[in-house]
Amino acid sequence: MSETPWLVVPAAGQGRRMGADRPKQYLPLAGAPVLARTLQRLHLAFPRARLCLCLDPEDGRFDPAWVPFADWRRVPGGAERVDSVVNALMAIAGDAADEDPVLVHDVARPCVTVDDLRRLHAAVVEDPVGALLAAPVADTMKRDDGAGRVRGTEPRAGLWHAQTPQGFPYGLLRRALAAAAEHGVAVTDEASAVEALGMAPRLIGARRDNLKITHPEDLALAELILAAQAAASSHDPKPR
Ligand SMILES: Nc1ccn([C@@H]2O[C@H](COP(=O)(O)OP(=O)(O)OP(=O)(O)O)[C@@H](O)[C@H]2O)c(=O)n1
Ligand SMILES: C[C@](O)(CO)[C@H](O)COP(=O)(O)O
Repeated sequence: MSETPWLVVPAAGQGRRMGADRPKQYLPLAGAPVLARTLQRLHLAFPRARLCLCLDPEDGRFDPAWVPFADWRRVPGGAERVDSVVNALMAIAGDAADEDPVLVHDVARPCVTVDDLRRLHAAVVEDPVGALLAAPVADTMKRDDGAGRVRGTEPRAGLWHAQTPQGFPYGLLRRALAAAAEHGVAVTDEASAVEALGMAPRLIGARRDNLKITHPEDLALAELILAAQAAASSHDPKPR
């Protein structure tokens, strides 16, 4: 088993909810594209990792100069996030061993800290059914009635926001995603496929500022988060 993780970064989304003039991974964040910022964070935590970057085959904006890893490959993205991840796993089939840890991280989460990345990786190396970064829900949860009014208040005890990275042994993740596809299980994150096999990945309590840039206001928030992290930490240097 290689303890240095494989990194899979799905970056083939269109950023429809962002509604910008380009996919959100190419929007500038503290002076560099979101994609470059996210890869910088991953590289700080795992400088020798092998990277699979999933990109839209028709993407004309990508610049390989943004990739700080020595060992990396470009993989075609699929129709949905899960299809992009499956393509990446297939692309490394000849090189990855079943026990190798694979961390999947959204390109849209540039604020993940080195400390959380390393804690997640340590948990994945230790745990045969994998782990994910997550944060306990902090708000009161309402369910709507489908017509803009409250139907009820949901108990929030035990609810977590799933983040990325999510990490699993290579063989387990491939098996889980293949089984989910076969049985029509909806997969919005890797853990849900593993859960569908009856396994319980570990929740690793993470910082709440591991924001997924999704809506227009998130970009300014991410910029503030990076600046605050840089001021507070020696691990995460000031954005250049
Ligand atoms: N076919 C797809 C769809 C999404 N992603 C990636 O999966 C991550 C999470 O997806 P999301 O935040 O939904 O990004 P988008 O699909 O770009 O956004 P939207 O749903 O608003 O269009 C992003 O890093 C995105 O680039 C991908 O690699 N392939
Ligand atoms: C994987 C994920 O980041 C976990 O929160 C999230 O589900 C991806 O976002 P999407 O909108 O479901 O693509």
